Amino acid sequence: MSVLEVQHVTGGYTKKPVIKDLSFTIGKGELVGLIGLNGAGKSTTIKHIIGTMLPKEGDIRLNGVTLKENTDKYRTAFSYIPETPVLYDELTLREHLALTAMAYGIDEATLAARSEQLLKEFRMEKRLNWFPSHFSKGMRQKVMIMCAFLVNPSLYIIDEPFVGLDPLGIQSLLDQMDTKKKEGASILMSTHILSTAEKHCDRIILLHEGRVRAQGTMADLRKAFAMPHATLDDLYIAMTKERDHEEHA
Ligand SMILES: Nc1ncnc2c1ncn2[C@@H]1O[C@H](COP(=O)(O)OP(=O)(O)OP(=O)(O)O)[C@@H](O)[C@H]1O
Repeated sequence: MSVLEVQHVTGGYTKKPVIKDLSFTIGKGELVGLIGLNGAGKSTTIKHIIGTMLPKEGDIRLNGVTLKENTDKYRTAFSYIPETPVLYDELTLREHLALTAMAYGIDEATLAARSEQLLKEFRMEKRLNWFPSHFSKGMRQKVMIMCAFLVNPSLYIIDEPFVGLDPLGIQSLLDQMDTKKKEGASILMSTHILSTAEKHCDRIILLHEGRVRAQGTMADLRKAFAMPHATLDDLYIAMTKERDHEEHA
């Protein structure tokens, strides 16, 4: 059974749909990249999956249930790392981790063990008592990343994680993702850093004006575009030209 099933989902902010008849799945232990131009609908897709927007048509199942069928099961099955960090100004890093643990029912001993490992990995051990106002942009992002990885969910949803992190931070994040994947977790990641997506994703979903233009492994995508030696950058540019061509036709 797939961990995440998005079936014929249409949705948007007004009557005019932004995502149209989206269907894709993510299996256990898979890292799937959500790729598309600015405004293609990546963040809107993610908002539907995390439940801040509800589909106008279709449904989304996480571990077999929709948000409506079993809100608690659905909500605790994923953790989400937003593109822009959302932190509590009045809570320290330590308190952010503790609050996350509380929300997901993680006991003290597990919290302590996982925090220690994550703080070391992201080189934040000395900042446990700091408040967000003293953090740099990358550090704020690391707080969100650590909170997400603390939870050990079935699915990680990560919106454009690489912008703003230094190269060591990026490597730590990729290492964490790899470890979690090996433990059986699934990951949906949106990014514009195509070389990283090509290198690390098991499958790619190419979004084009709110629709899935193509999806699959790099081999599948090369086949779909009839470009046997293409990189993901090449395929992406081909998709853009396709659109320009259609617009001028
Ligand atoms: N809050 C909103 N209200 C109305 N329309 C919105 C809102 N947020 C996004 N949109 C519209 O929905 C469409 C898809 O936007 P979305 O943010 O999902 O794109 P994206 O693929 O994540 O883009 P980017 O790469 O720039 O982050 C765009 O046309 C955008 O104008």
